Amino acid sequence: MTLKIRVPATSANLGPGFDSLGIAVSSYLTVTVYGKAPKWKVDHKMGHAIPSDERNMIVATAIKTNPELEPQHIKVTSEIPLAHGLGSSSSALIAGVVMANEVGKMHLTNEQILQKAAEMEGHPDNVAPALYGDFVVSTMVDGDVSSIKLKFPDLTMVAYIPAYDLATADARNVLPAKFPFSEAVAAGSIGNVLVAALVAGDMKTAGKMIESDRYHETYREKLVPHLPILREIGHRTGAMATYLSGAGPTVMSFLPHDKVEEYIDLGKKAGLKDEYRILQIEREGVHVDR
Ligand SMILES: Nc1ncnc2c1ncn2[C@@H]1O[C@H](COP(=O)(O)OP(=O)(O)OP(=O)(O)O)[C@@H](O)[C@H]1O
Ligand SMILES: N[C@@H](CCO)C(=O)O
Repeated sequence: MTLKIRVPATSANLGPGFDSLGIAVSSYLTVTVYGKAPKWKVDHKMGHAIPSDERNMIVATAIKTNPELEPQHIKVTSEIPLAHGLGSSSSALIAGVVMANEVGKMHLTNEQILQKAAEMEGHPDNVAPALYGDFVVSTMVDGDVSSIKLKFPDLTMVAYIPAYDLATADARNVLPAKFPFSEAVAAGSIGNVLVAALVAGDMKTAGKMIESDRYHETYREKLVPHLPILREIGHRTGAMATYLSGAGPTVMSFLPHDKVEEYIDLGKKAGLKDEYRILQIEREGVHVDR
C-alpha cells in the first residue's frame, strides 16, 4: 500500500516574530512511501549532496523518531528550494516524523509530532505551520513547545527567491550573542503588537510592525542586499509589508493582487532577475494519503 505525505513550505519570523511566528505557503515537499525494502532507498532529483540512503534527513528523522522502523523504499519530490528561507529543513523534519508515525503505527498526537520536530530543529517557527498550516504563533519554554494556530488574512504573497543558497547556520552566525535589555523589550513589544494587529484585522499596523523588526534583519542585511531594494519597491506598489523570509535569502512581500505584476517588473528593472514566486497561504498543513 502506497502512503503519500505532503508538507507545505513555510515562511518564518514575519519580521519581529523571530523563532516564533510562521506561515504555511503553497509550495510543497512530497514523500511517497512504496513499502518495505532490504535497506532504505530514497529516489530523488535533488542533487548529489542529498543522500539516497538512511543518511537522508527525512529518513534519519524517521529513524530517530522510531528506531524500530523497518527500511522502506521512498520517493521525495520538492518545490521547496533548499537553504533559501522557505523552511525546507522543517518540512523534511515534519515529513520524517509523520512517516515514522504512519509506518510505525505510533499513534502520536499532533502535539507530540510538533514537540519532536521542534526539538530537532531547535525552534518551532517553521515546523509548527508545516504541521498545522495557516499562521502559527509558538514558543519553547524549558524545552516544551506551546503553539496557537490563527487564521492569517487572505493576502497575495510574492517571494523573491535569489539563486544563491544561505544556510540558516550561516545567517544565525551574524546575529549578536547578547542583546541589551531595553532593545529586547522594544523588539518583543513590536512582535506583540504585530500578532494583535493581525488578529484584529488592522493591516496597516501589522505592516508597520512587520517592517519594524529589531531582532535580526539589520544584522543579516549584508547577506541579503536585495531586502531594502524590494522593501522600497513594496512601498511604491502598496505592499502591506516586505520581510526577510526565515533566515533568507528569500524576501516575502504581501501585495494587493493587482500590484503583483508591477512589483515584479520594478524588481527586475532594479537588477533582481532571479525567481519570483506568487504564493497563497496554505490553510491545512501536512496532508497524509493512505
Ligand atoms: N527534502 C530534503 N531532503 C533532504 N535534506 C533536506 C531536505 N530539505 C532540506 N534538507 C537539508 O536541510 C538543509 C537546509 O536547511 P536550512 O535550515 O539551512 O535552510 P531552510 O530550512 O531551507 O531555510 P529556513 O530555515 O531559513 O527557512 C539542506 O541543505 C539539506 O541539507
Ligand atoms: N527563525 C529562524 C528561521 C530559520 O530557521 C531564523 O531566522 O534563523
